[in-house]
Amino acid sequence: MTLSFTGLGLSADKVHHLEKLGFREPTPIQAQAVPHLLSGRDVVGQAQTGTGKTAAFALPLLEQIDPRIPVLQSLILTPTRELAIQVCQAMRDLNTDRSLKILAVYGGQSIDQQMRRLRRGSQVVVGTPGRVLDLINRGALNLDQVNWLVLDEADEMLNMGFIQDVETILNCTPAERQTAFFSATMAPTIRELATKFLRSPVTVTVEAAKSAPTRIEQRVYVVPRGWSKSRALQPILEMENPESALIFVRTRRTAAELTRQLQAAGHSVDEYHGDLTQSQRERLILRFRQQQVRWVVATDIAARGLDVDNLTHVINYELPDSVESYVHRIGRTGRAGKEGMAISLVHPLEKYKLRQIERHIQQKLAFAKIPTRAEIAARHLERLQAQVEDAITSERLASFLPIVSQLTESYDLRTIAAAALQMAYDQMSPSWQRHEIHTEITETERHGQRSPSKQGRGKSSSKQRRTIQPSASSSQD
Ligand SMILES: Nc1ncnc2c1ncn2[C@@H]1O[C@H](COP(=O)(O)OP(=O)(O)OP(=O)(O)O)[C@@H](O)[C@H]1O
Ligand SMILES: [Mg+2]
Repeated sequence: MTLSFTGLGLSADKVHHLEKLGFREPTPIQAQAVPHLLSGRDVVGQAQTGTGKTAAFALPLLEQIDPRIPVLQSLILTPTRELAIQVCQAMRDLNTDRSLKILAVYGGQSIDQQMRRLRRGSQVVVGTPGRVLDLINRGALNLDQVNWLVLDEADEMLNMGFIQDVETILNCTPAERQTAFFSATMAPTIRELATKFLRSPVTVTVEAAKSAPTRIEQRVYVVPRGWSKSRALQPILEMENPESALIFVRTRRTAAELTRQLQAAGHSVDEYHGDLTQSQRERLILRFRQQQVRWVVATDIAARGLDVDNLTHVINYELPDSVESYVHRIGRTGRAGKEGMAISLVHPLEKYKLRQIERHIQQKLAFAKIPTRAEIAARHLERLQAQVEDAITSERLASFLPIVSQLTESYDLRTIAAAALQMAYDQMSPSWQRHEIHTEITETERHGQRSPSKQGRGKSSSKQRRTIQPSASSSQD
């Protein structure tokens, strides 16, 4: 396998630019797919989430486009709007030719504005199928000269609902175009579609073992019988204290409800789903990327492709409908060689779904116990101690010494230190303090056994299950 970008056939210019972006060597999917794409072959590329599939198709594509010709030469289709924006941005970052125009087109944004921009002559368009079709029908997008077509998240794009739009779009492009499908998951049915849309494609599959599957620690918490998931989530969040987390739910309503509960408990969290306006969606993703909001409660519209730097945790508050979706959801963390934690909350009756997931990912999932109050308190103290040790070596410490001197006139040093720690401790866990009673877990509850203090637990458990709605269709365009 080639281990340098130069060896893959990319120009020296591009390689230098990649180094500046921190791309020192190609990832396995890039090493394997780029040479085929540069040689003009159609490619079906499958590699784990977060392993650089975007650059695997973007780099050879950018290398081959002629920036001097002001007509559309390349079209990339993505299943969601945010992914169109993200892939467009990634391509702009990878691009070295200023005269090349790369444009994202997607629903929820003014079509007139997109038409005006298209008139200025974009050579690369990244878009969602609905909006692309709309623009074709309005005569604003002409695909006659498209010689590069990529389906990112190909299996999702070819799912029911998308397939017809995608076929119509493909029929508007020249038959001799070069086509590539990329995704972390490729259901067997994709082969049939590849036969239909691609010309003798090369299949590039990066084996799981080669792309570090252990980057993501997967953990399952079984919600004790009679407990609601939100009650079980609270101690887990307190224990984990995620830097940044995507919490997946199945419906927009649950997203809104859970967000409200977590906000009420004092957490920095917001909701993300198809009921928001496009500008609300974009603003939230931006705030999340800039770490202005720590946690996002999202439906599956955030499951695919989204690349948020340093996302430490993915939490499946509710399991997804499909095993593929599980793979994509947890793949929002542990990207570009980093580590991540994926947590799933399940009711005892959902355990069969876990077995399906385990079979699919060929891995056993580890079960963990919901942390007790004592364990959470111990974790808080550990964090506090680490923070104190950091503060001792910080420069700002000196400005507090006069206060200490004053206080020592009346109290001894140990008392002053303990009081300061108590104040810091109280500040660090305001939500936990307030929700102390709810997070209290007895040993009996932990093992899901009957507790006389809980009323009608059997009933409330089935009630909880009934409130889980069938997956709301996500609005894509
Ligand atoms: N060769 C490389 N060296 C360093 N970082 C890279 C390299 N290639 C890609 N990356 C970075 O890795 C991250 C993940 O890349 P990308 O989003 O393309 O993953 P993906 O395989 O498409 O994942 P998903 O299946 O979730 O869509 C990005 O932030 C990207 O900038
Ligand atoms: Mg991707």
